[in-house]
Amino acid sequence: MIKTLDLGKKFGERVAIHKLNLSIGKGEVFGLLGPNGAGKTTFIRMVTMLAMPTSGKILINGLDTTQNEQAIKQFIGIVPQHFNLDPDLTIQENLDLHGRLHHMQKNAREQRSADLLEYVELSDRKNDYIKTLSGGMKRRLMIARALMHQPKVLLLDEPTVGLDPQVRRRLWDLIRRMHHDDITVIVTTHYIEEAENLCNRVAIMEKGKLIALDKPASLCQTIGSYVVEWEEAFERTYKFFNSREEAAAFAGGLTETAVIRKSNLEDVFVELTGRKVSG
Ligand SMILES: Nc1ncnc2c1ncn2[C@@H]1O[C@H](COP(=O)(O)OP(=O)(O)OP(=O)(O)O)[C@@H](O)[C@H]1O
Repeated sequence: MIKTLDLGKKFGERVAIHKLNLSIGKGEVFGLLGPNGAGKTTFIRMVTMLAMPTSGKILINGLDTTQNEQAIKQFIGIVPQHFNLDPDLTIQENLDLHGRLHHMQKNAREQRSADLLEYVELSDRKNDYIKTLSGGMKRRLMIARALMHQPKVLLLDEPTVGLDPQVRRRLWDLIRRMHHDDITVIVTTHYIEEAENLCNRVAIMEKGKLIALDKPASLCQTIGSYVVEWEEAFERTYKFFNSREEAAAFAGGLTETAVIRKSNLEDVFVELTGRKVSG
């Protein structure tokens, strides 16, 4: 569905994306993970044609983004990092406006917005103005708006920043439903737990480069599926093992109290980069 070929983006001398080669399949929920400045937003901006590559290319459904802007716009939807709903319009009017911008007929707009408001559980608020909504409701509405013209690809840039854990989990459920509906979802996030829970595959980026790409569980296997964690001279220490038995045997030999647990994506990140991703 989406392919990047030696994709690069420079801002002056600063390299934001360096020779990125990715292939994202239809219906896949694909996570882009990385610390501030890794290049996640730049990647999303190029896929949505808000920014142009300085080298390489992006193919969406076989079409080059630099040459087929109008056609591609019809089958991508974007939920940007910052709220950009029209505060002077109601929920319903925000959806309707988006439909009109995509040349949808009145009947189709009415039917689609009714279905989507049901989907994101906002039907009972459809005549409310944006300023009366909570952050989580605004985010759900932005997802509904991005889906109005029935895109095949949905890009979500940090969709759950600033939301409380319950709302975050409801949004995850919504994204899982899209996977079920065969929509390709690309989601950028700082929250490793989010990527681990949601994504079929995860790309870890750092300073514009891809440093790992696989299913979350497979990434964990590469460092060892079990970890022994203990404190030594005020420092948390970690050692990875392929089986619980090996981990338990090692922990048994320690004088300090140790925890044995399954490894997670955060461990992968720290092992690969020697640095933590902040939440
Ligand atoms: N318009 C711009 N002009 C100059 N440099 C830019 C511009 N946009 C991004 N950059 C640089 O490109 C690099 C990647 O930035 P980008 O915003 O894509 O990272 P990110 O992974 O989305 O970070 P964050 O998690 O903070 O949103 C950074 O070094 C950033 O300073």
